[in-house]
Amino acid sequence: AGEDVGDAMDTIASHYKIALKADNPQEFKKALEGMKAGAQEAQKGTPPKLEKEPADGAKMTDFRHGLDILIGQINDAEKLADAGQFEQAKAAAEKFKDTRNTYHKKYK
Ligand code: HEM
Repeated sequence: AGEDVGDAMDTIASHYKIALKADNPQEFKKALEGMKAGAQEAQKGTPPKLEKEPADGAKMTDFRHGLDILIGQINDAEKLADAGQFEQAKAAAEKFKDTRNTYHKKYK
């Protein structure tokens, strides 16, 4: 029901590509905001693999939690960019892949 997780993932992915290539904090932060919006949209949806799971069951709860982890990592990277630590912010953004890979293994 609700949002299409695949569409939300495409939104996350297109902004992530821009974030990783960004050469200034403004462009980087704008892309992170786009990623965050995509993650919030994804949280409103149900992955095809979980369609038979109860909306508040353990798997759906863990799916949404995984997106909260990603949102937290995005916020941390934004804070680094705000603090003038752009290289560290970019390195932090590379680490989003760990979260992606962990949750894709489970639910993609
Ligand atoms: C940097 C982070 C991430 C990126 C770039 C990313 C990217 C993608 C892409 C490109 C797809 C294929 C979309 C399509 O079917 O058109 C996808 C699918 C999916 N992703 Fe992610 N993802 C990320 C993080 C996550 C996280 C944290 C979760 C769960 C907590 C997640 C759950 C899923 C699921 C369930 C699908 C399958 C959707 C479907 O088949 O409709 N992803 N992701």
